[in-house]
Amino acid sequence: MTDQHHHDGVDSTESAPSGAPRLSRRALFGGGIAAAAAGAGALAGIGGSLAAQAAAAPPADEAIDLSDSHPFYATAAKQPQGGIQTSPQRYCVLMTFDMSTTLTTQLQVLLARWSAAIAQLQAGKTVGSVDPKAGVGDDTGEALDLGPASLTVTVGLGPGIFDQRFGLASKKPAHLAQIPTLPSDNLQAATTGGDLCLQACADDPQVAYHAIRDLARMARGTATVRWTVLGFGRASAGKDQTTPRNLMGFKDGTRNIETEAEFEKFVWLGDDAGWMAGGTYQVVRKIEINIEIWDADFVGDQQSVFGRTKVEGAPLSGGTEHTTPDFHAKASNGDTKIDARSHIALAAHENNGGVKIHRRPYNYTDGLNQYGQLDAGLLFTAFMNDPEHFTRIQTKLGASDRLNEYISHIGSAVFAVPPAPKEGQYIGQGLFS
Ligand SMILES: C=CC1=C(C)c2cc3[nH]c(cc4nc(cc5[nH]c(cc1n2)c(C)c5CCC(=O)O)C(CCC(=O)O)=C4C)c(C)c3C=C
Ligand SMILES: [Fe+2]
Repeated sequence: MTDQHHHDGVDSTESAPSGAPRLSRRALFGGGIAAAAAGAGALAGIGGSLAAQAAAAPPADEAIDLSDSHPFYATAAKQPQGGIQTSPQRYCVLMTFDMSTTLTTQLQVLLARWSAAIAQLQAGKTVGSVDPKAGVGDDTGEALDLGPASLTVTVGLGPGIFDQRFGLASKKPAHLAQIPTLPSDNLQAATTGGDLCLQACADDPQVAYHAIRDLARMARGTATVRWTVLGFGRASAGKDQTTPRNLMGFKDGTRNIETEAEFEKFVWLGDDAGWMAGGTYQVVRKIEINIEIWDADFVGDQQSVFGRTKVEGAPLSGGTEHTTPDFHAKASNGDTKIDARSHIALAAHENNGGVKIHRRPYNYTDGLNQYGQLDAGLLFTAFMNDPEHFTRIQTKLGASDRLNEYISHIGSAVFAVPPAPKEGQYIGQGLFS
């Protein structure tokens, strides 16, 4: 953020395109009624409307069909679970759990029961009956009339599953380890860690919530809830999706892993991973965004923080949204057109030894914080074949990213995500054989 945003009221040195005096945000939104009235009057004089940027019609790929469903069971060995390469649905509920038992068989039974239940839920069915004669319902019922809504539930196993408690240390996935404390971390115990993770994504928020609620009920006596986040508005794009925007107003997901070849190279685990072949690792970060402070910054400065334009999403080195950024291109003053401390310059694979991760984040809001400010941010989730790739990128971002002035990493967790089971089997079954 620069000190540019300290201007007051009408800025007499700049003109709107029509030649009328240009009004700063403070005059319109923060400078009192008189200034705002003067602003409104001036704008009325130049066209009578505050709507400078036309709202585009939603892209065709935004049309959703709530009767769509994703199969849960694999039809071949080493097939990944849903919710990773799956085109991001509109909503996501993520919940992590701590094991409350040391009985390995109970872990096994929970994974088996979850698998059978997720297969039902993804098909748009209930988990067991909702029957007045049967007493307490197996299913909680709130998704009875809603359809599958493209639900996927992705199950992850945290490092704790492989500690001394369950006798599974010899089966520990090679790269599964707690993420070390990284620069700028502000992690809170209440939003960090977990032995198990469920990520439910769907095009209807109630379908995603219902899945997590039913599955959490099934865990009672075996695992307790550790933390949860409700995500909305996907902040990444799948193969045929238009790039969406995050809460900072920027297109997010432009340069994400997309092709099969990239998934093979950077996401899926190969045969050498044994029972995890076809699986991957998931890193989750809960990242708070100081939205009010961000909103007070000049758009030009916001652009240089990310290294991209706000409306088009083009790299500041030129071109359009999908033009490859040129991190060496210089402006006439000799500075690189993309700031070396911008988010994309620090995160790009060109500047991180070639590593890429598959990002699949969602926006979240927790209402208001204790100061009455918007409590919101990014539920950052990413999939990769080695969590060290995340650590490598975040070590640089945490140390130098200009975005750090506006964000704070308050939660963190890492999970091994086994491949999808074949029908009749369950997630993580290879662990117990
Ligand atoms: C450690 C990994 C990353 C974290 C944490 C992260 C947080 C974060 N990102 C945005 C918004 C954007 N990120 C963009 C690009 C981008 N981000 C990462 C990694 C992390 N981001 C990567 C690898 C990249 C791609 C860089 C490149 O190759 O150019 C963008 C630009 C558009 C895009 O390509 O997706 C935006 C916007 C926020 C708001 C955020 C935390 C709150
Ligand atoms: Fe990013």
